[in-house]
Amino acid sequence: MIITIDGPSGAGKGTISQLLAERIGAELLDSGALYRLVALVSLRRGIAVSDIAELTAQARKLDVQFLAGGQGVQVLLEGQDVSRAIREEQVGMQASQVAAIAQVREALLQRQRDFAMAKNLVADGRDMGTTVFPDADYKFFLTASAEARAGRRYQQLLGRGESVDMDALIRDIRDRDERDQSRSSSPLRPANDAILVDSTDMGIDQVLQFVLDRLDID
Ligand SMILES: Nc1ncnc2c1ncn2[C@@H]1O[C@H](COP(=O)(O)OP(=O)(O)OP(=O)(O)O)[C@@H](O)[C@H]1O
Ligand SMILES: Nc1ccn([C@@H]2O[C@H](COP(=O)(O)O)[C@@H](O)[C@H]2O)c(=O)n1
Repeated sequence: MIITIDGPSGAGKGTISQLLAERIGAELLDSGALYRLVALVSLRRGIAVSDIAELTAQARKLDVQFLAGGQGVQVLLEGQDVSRAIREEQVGMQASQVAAIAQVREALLQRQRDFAMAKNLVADGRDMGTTVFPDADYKFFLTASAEARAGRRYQQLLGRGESVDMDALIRDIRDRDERDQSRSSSPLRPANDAILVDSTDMGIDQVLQFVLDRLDID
């Protein structure tokens, strides 16, 4: 069984996907982490976003491991733990630029589809239901207002002890939405057969229950 959860930044996809995967005993694909890894490599090695050939080569040969553990999934790049580094705001912004390159998306496609070897899979991203797993059993499109999403991100960053500026967060979220929705290759949009969930006024437990209620499982 494949369940896809797509939607814009900060909508709660990662949180719901992880809880759902734990609840139903499924593997988790955090596809955003792959784009973040390519972004991290590009920032660390000084590869410009305009250098499509080099970024595509890096995406193709990414040496990544996802290790499931008690505190979520640990992400290793060439054996080094980069779980925190890839979550930085700067890396997220770079990821949304890298993700607009069709060749980079193509280079990461099979790697994502390989996750379907698992008996059950929850796949979190922007194009899981439209491009990567168009035949998924269940598709959800999770969204919330930009203000609600920025507010959640604000709390998340404060919790990590990072300094935050709410206006800058709203701007970043809108920029990222715009870039994700307007790119020509696999733009962010709900699949025709996706179930829409607007979580602006819903708590995490409510969203999880909404999703669980729509699955035909014991
Ligand atoms: N329904 C909700 N109500 C309140 N807070 C939420 C809700 N869903 C998620 N959050 C919180 O919002 C923050 C962002 O959630 P999360 O990282 O899951 O979003 P995301 O859609 O995966 O974002 P991104 O695509 O940028 O990785 C987290 O701190 C999470 O705990
Ligand atoms: N399937 C996907 C997943 C992610 N992206 C892009 O990567 C950026 C980072 O993703 P997060 O979910 O970890 O925030 C995101 O802003 C997207 O631009 C994508 O294009 N497709």
